[in-house]
Amino acid sequence: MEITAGFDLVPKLSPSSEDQSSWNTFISQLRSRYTSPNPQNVEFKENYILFNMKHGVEQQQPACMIPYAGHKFLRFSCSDINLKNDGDFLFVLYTVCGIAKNVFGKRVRWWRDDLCEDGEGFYSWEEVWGSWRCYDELNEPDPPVQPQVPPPSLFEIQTIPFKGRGLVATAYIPTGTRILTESPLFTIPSPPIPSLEASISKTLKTLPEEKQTAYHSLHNNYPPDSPQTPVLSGIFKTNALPCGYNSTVAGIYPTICLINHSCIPNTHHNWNENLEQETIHAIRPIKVGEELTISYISESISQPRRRKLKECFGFDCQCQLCTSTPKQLESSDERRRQIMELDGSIMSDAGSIDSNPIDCLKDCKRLLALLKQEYDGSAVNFEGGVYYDAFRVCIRQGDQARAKVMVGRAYEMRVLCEGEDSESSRDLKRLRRNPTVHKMYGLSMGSKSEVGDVPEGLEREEFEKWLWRS
Ligand SMILES: C[S@@+](CC[C@H](N)C(=O)[O-])C[C@H]1O[C@@H](n2cnc3c(N)ncnc32)[C@H](O)[C@@H]1O
Repeated sequence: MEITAGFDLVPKLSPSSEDQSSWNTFISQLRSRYTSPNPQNVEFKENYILFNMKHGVEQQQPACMIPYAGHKFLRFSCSDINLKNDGDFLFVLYTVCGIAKNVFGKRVRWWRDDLCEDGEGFYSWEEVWGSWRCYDELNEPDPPVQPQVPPPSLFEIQTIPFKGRGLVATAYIPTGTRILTESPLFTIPSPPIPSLEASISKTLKTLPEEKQTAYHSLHNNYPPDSPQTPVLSGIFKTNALPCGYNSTVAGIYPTICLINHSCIPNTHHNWNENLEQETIHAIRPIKVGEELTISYISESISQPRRRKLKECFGFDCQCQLCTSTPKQLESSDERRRQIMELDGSIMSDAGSIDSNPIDCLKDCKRLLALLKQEYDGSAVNFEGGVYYDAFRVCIRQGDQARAKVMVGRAYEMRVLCEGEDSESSRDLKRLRRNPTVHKMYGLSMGSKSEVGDVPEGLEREEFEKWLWRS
């Protein structure tokens, strides 16, 4: 059996002197490891180190190179490794990867194409070939380090009636725009630990003064003399956002924590593991002067939702939905009741998707229609999840054609909410490339089709009929 394996560096290095200095450490450790005697036949060329193993077949270039300019590097890999005969190549890959891990820690992502979990690495081969090509620009000086000019801001801080400060759009923001990325001032385990106050105090002392000031400038929704919730804990509880879905760690951000809640938000917040930053994306077009909002809680009907916001966050929600007329609120509650019911039935169907795939797909279609009505076009996050459920129904049946379309839509929606560089966008992209790598592929083969069976040239309506047919 022949495999391709290697490692990617995520995120890639910038041309900054700090990043290049870490890269120089890596290069000098490689030099010490691979100077003569040199059993692996490693050559130190003018601009890169060449490991004479195998050659990248597709682009006719040696794949196993490490450039001296760190910002050019995306991947070190070797293709067509015969597991029986090419043990030496694999050993070199492991060794170089181990040295890289010493310097760059979890930025280094090891992968093997025969193992589904880590698939074919983080970057696409097009991106990687592009990076390899620029190793050959031998005597070209490195690009000058650009001063960090922040892009023009898409928002400003304003006072919002009944909500304190908030962020307001200063330009038209199209759907999918990455409005903001921000590193946490600090992170702390969540739910809060008993010694929260002491723990925050200790953490703050390790931070530079401007970060401490930024923390103290955040809103505290608890009375400042509250014995149960002293000031530092009050600020934390008012502002902390979990670092990822179901994460036990929460972060505090100087700007993102100024974004108010809405039960129909126009942006999506996400912890991007690769950037180690929180991102904010527009999930519908946002007009100049509109407030940017996120959702602090998972969706539900008005009464429990408002109770939860009051109990957990201490405020009476003044969002567009909560301040709408009783009639509008009632209609919204009715739709949300149906949404939760359908969602629950699809989820509980997970074990029996196989026994009732037709009903499951019908539920998905109905759920998409309800989400459109309720969220006024800003439900891409939920819709993406529904398309992913529909994908699982199809791929379980061996129906690759419909599965590919479903996962393609799930991917596009995830990119709108999180960008291409989020972990789940990458996972979905991999599934879109080859739906059969999903662990549920073909568990029943009740509706087998090939990827090439996706019909071409159909009008939108006809295509949807094909996609959702029973
Ligand atoms: C994370 S802070 C948001 C920024 C805050 N408005 C400020 O002035 O710094 C959360 C606090 O903002 C206010 N807030 C956020 N969303 C709100 C909403 N939908 N209705 C009323 N108040 C809200 C509440 O006081 C809440 O405790």
